[in-house]
Amino acid sequence: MADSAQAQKLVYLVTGGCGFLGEHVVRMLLQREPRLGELRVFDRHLGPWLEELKTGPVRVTAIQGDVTEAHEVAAAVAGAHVVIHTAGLVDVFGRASPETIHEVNVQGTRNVIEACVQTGTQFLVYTSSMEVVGPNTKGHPFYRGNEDTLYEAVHRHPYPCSKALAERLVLEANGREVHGGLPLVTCALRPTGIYGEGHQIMRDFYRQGLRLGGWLFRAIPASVEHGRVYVGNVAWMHVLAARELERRAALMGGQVYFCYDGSPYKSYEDFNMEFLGPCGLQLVGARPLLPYWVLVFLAALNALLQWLLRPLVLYVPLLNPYTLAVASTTFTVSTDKAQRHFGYEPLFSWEDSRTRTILWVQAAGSSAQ
Ligand SMILES: NC(=O)C1=CN([C@@H]2O[C@H](COP(=O)(O)OP(=O)(O)OC[C@H]3O[C@@H](n4cnc5c(N)ncnc54)[C@H](O)[C@@H]3O)[C@@H](O)[C@H]2O)C=CC1
Ligand SMILES: C[C@H](CCCC(C)(C)O)[C@H]1CC[C@H]2[C@@H]3[C@H](O)CC4=CC(=O)CC[C@]4(C)[C@H]3CC[C@]12C
Repeated sequence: MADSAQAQKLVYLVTGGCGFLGEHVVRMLLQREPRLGELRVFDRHLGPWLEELKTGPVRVTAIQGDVTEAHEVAAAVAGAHVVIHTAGLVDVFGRASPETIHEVNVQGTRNVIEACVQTGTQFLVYTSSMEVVGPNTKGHPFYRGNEDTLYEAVHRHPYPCSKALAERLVLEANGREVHGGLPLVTCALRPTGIYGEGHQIMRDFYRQGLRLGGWLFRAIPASVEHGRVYVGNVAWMHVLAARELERRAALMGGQVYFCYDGSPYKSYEDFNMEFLGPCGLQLVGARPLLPYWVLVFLAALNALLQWLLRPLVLYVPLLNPYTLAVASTTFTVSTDKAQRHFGYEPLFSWEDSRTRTILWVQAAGSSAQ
């Protein structure tokens, strides 16, 4: 990636490239990265949509693999200039065991770092999460915070614990010498709750609302603000960070950036209604219909049932003590660090993000996908 080789075409690897965010990163790279020569898409489950991308001018290589298998990761990374590591096990519902979450999110990330070091790949962008910071177990609000805001980040749940450990590995790896003698340059991007085309929880809420005759029932007070960011802007931020890591290595190396855009600050449910409302659903109640202690009780009951039923059946309700804590604790970011460090501006306005999401919810809700 030297200046003398302006015309050099670059090889990018996207791990988790067939996931919700990963697919947007892959498509964004193809649309917006002029130096892209080859795009490797690494995922445990490859999407059929990749086939259509193979007919374009950029070579797209689909690699079915597991980030927990060091040799598979090393083979995929070899010869890549840049790695965008978004693969992860996103599970706050108790589907997977804590050990599996740790294995994929922490050991998987370790494997990616080691592969970069062994094969000489110099640039690594990691998809971290707001969950690395909070909400913490004490339910402290994080109100319009930025990357420097002091906050007591204390976690017990396996998902935020694993993301925090993995992020630390990535940041500590910055500056390590890779094969060939150059330094590894890393950074971590921390999205808040991502929404947009492909957001399965949004689709599930829509279908649930349709089943209930068009009604959803407020569970969380409207005053609790929850940070949200549009998937297209998160993808754009990854592409831009990956592009600028070389030129601004000294500034960006070892840094974390919250992902942000112009999406409004609202409660989780009121925000969802920005899309579900135009699709015909209504949120019942200006205040939560059930007192908070009832929700706490139901969440605990769900956790108990999940544990009791585990030998027989996997019971995975949306409501559990952790999701209730996240949904009912204010967590919003207000920062311009990505703009200052690498010139990030959201690619999609709030109006565009909203329209695109509504169109997707309408299509996804009525189809059987
Ligand atoms: N969805 C959200 O609101 C947020 C997500 N994130 C992070 O963004 C990243 C992407 O998340 P989503 O797209 O929402 O999740 P997703 O589940 O849609 O995508 C994750 C992808 O990783 C792949 N994957 C999982 N385990 C793998 C393994 N062992 N080897 C190879 N590939 C594997 C999956 O097959 C999937 O395609 C994750 O690292 C997550 O922690 C961060 C903040 C918010
Ligand atoms: C499922 C929750 C909403 C249901 C609450 C109920 C049952 C009371 O109506 C979701 C509320 C907040 C979500 C999380 C948040 O957006 C932050 C996240 C970041 C990540 O890195 C992964 C996903 C998630 C943990 C996200 C998961 C769903 C919620 C808990």
